[in-house]
Amino acid sequence: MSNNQMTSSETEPTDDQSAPTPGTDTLTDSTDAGARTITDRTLLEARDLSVYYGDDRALDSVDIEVPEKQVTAVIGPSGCGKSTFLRCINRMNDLVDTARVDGELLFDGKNVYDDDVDPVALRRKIGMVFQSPNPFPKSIRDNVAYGLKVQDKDDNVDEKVHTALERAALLEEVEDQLDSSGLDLSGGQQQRLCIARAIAPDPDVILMDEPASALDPVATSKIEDLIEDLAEEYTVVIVTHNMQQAARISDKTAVFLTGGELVEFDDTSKIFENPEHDRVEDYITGKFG
Ligand SMILES: Nc1ncnc2c1ncn2[C@@H]1O[C@H](COP(=O)(O)OP(=O)(O)OP(=O)(O)O)[C@@H](O)[C@H]1O
Repeated sequence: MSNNQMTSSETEPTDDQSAPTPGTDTLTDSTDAGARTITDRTLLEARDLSVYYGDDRALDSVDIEVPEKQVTAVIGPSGCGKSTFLRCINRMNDLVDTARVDGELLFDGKNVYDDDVDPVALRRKIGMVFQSPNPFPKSIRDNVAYGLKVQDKDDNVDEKVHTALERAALLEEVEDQLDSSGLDLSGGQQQRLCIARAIAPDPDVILMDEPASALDPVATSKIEDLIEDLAEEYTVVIVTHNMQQAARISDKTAVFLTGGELVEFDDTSKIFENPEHDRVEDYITGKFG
């Protein structure tokens, strides 16, 4: 397997980048999910970011600053570049032969497209959860431990597996069956297992590409609750087709429209209640898309 073919859930513990920058505003958000401290420190920043597949442009000069330890939703009509943007963040687009990236994507101030950045190391810090649950054909324990073991971080594996399953709100349901196959779980449980696998090595960022779209309403609700909780520890960027979901769980919302243009990015309440752009309002109110 080449470096670039490793999955993004193969992540490892990283330096602590979670300390707020002195002088940043600190707000207290009292949501149903409980009080959590929100800083406006930027962790991810795109500057004039464009992506092409061959000659076709999928992202058009995107500028955005994604704050740490918040949930940022990425919404927009089909084909507007949401997944392309998400996959730029941890260089998953490197895996597409025809893809070309212009501009910068800064992660904690460092351009991830600099020559000296190892995409595999990057993906350890920026984990990813996909649309369809994709556990390995291994036991529940081995699924979660996988990311730790492949990085030789196998001290205290059981404790780390336990913690990750707990953080992924799955522990209670599987505590007595850690040696059973991950494939025997329900779809919703499988997706939480994949989330546990992604967070076991304690990355800084979790990217989620429509993580609940294959799930029933009850499983979706559990994932939504979990995502809100995850933002206490991680920066979450989630692509969703479901505008109600974006409104429910995100702090910030980025609206992409046709042509890969980021039309508006703001607090989720502002986007859904009083957007600046008519095109965003038309999209939000279902006039197109
Ligand atoms: N691997 C690829 N090769 C060529 N073109 C691609 C590839 N992936 C995406 N595209 C094109 O880039 C554009 C943006 O696609 P992308 O999947 O990022 O959009 P999206 O907003 O996530 O769409 P959807 O909501 O339907 O998943 C589309 O025109 C798509 O056809």
